[in-house]
Amino acid sequence: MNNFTVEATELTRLYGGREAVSNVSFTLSKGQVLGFLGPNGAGKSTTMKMLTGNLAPSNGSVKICGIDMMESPKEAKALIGYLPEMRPLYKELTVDEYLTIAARLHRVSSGSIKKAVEVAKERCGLGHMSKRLIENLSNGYQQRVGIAQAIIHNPMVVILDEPTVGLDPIQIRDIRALIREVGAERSVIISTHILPEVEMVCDHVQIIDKGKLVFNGAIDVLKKHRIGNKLLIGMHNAPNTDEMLKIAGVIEAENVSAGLMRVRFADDAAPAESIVQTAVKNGWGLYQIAPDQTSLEDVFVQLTYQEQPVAEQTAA
Ligand SMILES: Nc1ncnc2c1ncn2[C@@H]1O[C@H](COP(=O)(O)OP(=O)(O)OP(=O)(O)O)[C@@H](O)[C@H]1O
Repeated sequence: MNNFTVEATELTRLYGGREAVSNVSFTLSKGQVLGFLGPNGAGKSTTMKMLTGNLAPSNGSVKICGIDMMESPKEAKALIGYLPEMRPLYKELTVDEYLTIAARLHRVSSGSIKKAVEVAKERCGLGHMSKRLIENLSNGYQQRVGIAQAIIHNPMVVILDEPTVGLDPIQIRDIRALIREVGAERSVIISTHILPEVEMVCDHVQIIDKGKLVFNGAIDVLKKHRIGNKLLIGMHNAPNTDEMLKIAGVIEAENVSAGLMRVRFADDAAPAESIVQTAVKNGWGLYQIAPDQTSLEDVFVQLTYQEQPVAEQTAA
């Protein structure tokens, strides 16, 4: 018996003979927040629907806390809270009425419903909105109601499709804090297009492209891709790139703009000190030397451009 909260094994979904999701496998444990990234149409929503038992896979299986979704859907679904891309809100109800129905649907025992509604409202910052009609709430507050219904039964796995879309910066901060809080004791999967969000709230990342996982690993591994091995060097009397290439460890040098050079160094090299010494010795007028971070967007583009899927990667 393992401790996985989610086990997806070789999940595949065909639409009209075309694979929208192809052979996706991964596991999630208690205390993990997984960010699910991918371009439009990559297969994120399709995967989430299979994980939550809302769509049958053409092949493969899903287990939630060891319970097979196909064999025991009721039991497996009871362990999941789900906020789909399109929020399933009954706008003519008040927040309290809606959350009470959500608690019943999630089989919270009748004696515990009141308390469950209070706790979910409290966690989502909805305490002062109890009697408001959902249709009169702002987009951000409606999103909070959507998240409240997903956590009302205190599920082991919370799956949120684009949870911060349409929220203002303060609401985004609050919702991210809530995701981290829930993720500390449960498992959370969020899909998002917002790359920095993944760095802020997730400890694990998956990138899906054309239905295939192209990255599956710890956030540290993604950050490593990001920081890379480049330096940006500003000099008042910049030499030509050949001079820079003479420094041990430097394997590439390019002029970015007047006086600004980008150098790439070998994985096992740390040439910054030699560059500073050489610059001083030769009077290059060094005024800046700093790591050159690849933007997360660039990392994402690089990864989704790869031809072959990458196997599970772990932090070194
Ligand atoms: N019901 C359907 N019938 C046919 N094709 C579908 C259906 N649902 C999704 N697809 C196709 O499957 C692929 C994956 O779609 P999916 O909605 O899972 O992507 P996504 O990553 O969630 O995209 P987005 O970020 O735009 O929501 C797309 O090519 C889409 O057109």
